[in-house]
Amino acid sequence: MLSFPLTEQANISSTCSVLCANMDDWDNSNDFIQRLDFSSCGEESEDRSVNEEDSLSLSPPRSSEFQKWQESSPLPGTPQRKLSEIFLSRTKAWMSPTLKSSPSVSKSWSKPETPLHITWKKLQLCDTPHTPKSLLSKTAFPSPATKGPPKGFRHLRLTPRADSEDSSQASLVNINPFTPESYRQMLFHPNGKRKTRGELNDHHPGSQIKQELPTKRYTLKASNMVSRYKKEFLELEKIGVGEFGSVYKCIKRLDGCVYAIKRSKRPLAGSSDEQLALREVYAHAVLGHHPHVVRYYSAWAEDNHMIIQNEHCNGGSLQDVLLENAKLGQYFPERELKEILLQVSMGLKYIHNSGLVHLDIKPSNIFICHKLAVSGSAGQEESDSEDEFSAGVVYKIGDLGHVTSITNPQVEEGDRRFLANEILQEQYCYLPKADIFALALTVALAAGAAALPHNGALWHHIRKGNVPHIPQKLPHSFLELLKLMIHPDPAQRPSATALTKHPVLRPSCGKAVQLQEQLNVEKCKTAMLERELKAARLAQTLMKDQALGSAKLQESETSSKQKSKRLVGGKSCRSFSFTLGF
Ligand SMILES: Nc1ncnc2c1ncn2[C@@H]1O[C@H](COP(=O)(O)OP(=O)(O)OP(=O)(O)O)[C@@H](O)[C@H]1O
Ligand SMILES: [Mg+2]
Repeated sequence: MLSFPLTEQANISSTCSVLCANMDDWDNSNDFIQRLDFSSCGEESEDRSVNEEDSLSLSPPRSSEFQKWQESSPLPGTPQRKLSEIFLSRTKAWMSPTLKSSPSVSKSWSKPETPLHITWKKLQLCDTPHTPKSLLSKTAFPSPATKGPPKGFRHLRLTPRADSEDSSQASLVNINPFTPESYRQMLFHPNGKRKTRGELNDHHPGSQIKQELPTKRYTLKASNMVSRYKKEFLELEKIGVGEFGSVYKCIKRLDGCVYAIKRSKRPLAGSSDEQLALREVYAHAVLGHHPHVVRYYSAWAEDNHMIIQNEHCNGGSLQDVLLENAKLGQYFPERELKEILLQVSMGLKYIHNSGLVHLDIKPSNIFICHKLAVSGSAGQEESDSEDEFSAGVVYKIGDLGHVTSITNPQVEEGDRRFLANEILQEQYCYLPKADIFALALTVALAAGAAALPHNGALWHHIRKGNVPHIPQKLPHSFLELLKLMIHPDPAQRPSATALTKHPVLRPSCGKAVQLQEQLNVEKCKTAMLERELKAARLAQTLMKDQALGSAKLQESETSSKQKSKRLVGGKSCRSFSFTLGF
């Protein structure tokens, strides 16, 4: 789905307008610098002659300079929000056929009079045939040859199809190892019903995919197409280089928003890096959206390189800020340190609760977003609902290349400087606590601690539970918390959930927790007293009953004695009366 991140919007609104140009104006804009090239999907030769002026191609601007591209915008002053609205209204209808997998999709193809066609009848987006998403959807959609759009229906294709594309490619779908099995079964079942183990051998497309996976996996090598990156994005600048790849700040030509695009440095097909790259994509795709995890938009293979399109964090990484701080001899103050710890804990809580661990928490993998002031009530609503952080800075966990499953771990050790000892010892029973360990050291660095060792005596000293020296005065409780987070016994370290409620980080929450605890103690006491009271009452009743019982017993004994006496005498009585009777 298209989305419009609020970040960076102010400075790109004019750029955005190039792409958000009112579609009614398109026919008249012959000198529109962003020329789009129409071609149909599957029926090119016949349709090409019909409307030559409809031809649109997302080729790069004539000038590669962003400035010129910006100047050429036909709607330079359009506010971003308005543009988003125009875009949303215009994209809603035509996005759905490519994204929905319901049977209604095929129905909509065969009804040219539906709002889909009225809204944007000239334009139909075709995704690249090589993205995992589109490959997946191909399996769920009828083939264009049988139930495709009517003739003359035009498609905007952002990436040309590979010539070699054939029906067999439709079954090339990766299985995401981080998806729950139950979900996978539902996904591959045409009716959305779960399948039993035996049923998985049925002959429907889903089971075929499942069976063919080991041999027909979608790999990076499978892609050799014209650069989608160049076609779809305008590169603004290189913003970072890491172990795995280079990261570029780009504008997506279609939606006019800024993204961070990460491209692997080395060719990946067949290498161990390929698995790492895929792991990052799998993790992102499964995690979805959380305010404290860098948002993922798309990924694809290009020229044997993995390309990942992520949310652009306008404050760069925490490492970038630490380097700046080091130059200036500054460090984060206590309040900000707590904010980092709290927000990253929230992201970790989300990751851990999803059954995953990050395993590479460190300053260069924590990203910063400065919230831009957005005028109008809609913006206010969003900032209220997202979180309660006052400073307008949001910290997000990124770089999911080392993510693994908690229950079925395939551990690829992260940076040794942040590595917990138990991971080095290959003890994986407390994996989430390794993230907590790394987070404590990350905060220590932000607090001004010197660079961490890769190995040696100091490395071991830290793993014995000693926080590296911090050159600023921090409250004892805070230092104690950091110490607990690097406890040699991982079981002793607090969980991410516990951190999000910790009184040091959330004093108000701490007060509530304290009161709750007091209440629980009192409740316990009351329950105990109630139990004792019940027992006492029971004992009392029993005693009473006993006393009553013995009294009755005595009474009955006495009466029975008397009776027996009377019975003896009775006879005589009776005989007496009997005698009297005669
Ligand atoms: N989403 C983003 N927003 C802004 N800047 C980013 C983003 N992603 C990456 N960067 C920049 O690019 C740098 C490298 O990114 P990233 O961590 O993803 O690459 P990497 O190759 O995995 O690096 P490493 O292995 O060293 O962690 C970051 O330190 C940061 O400066
Ligand atoms: Mg990184």
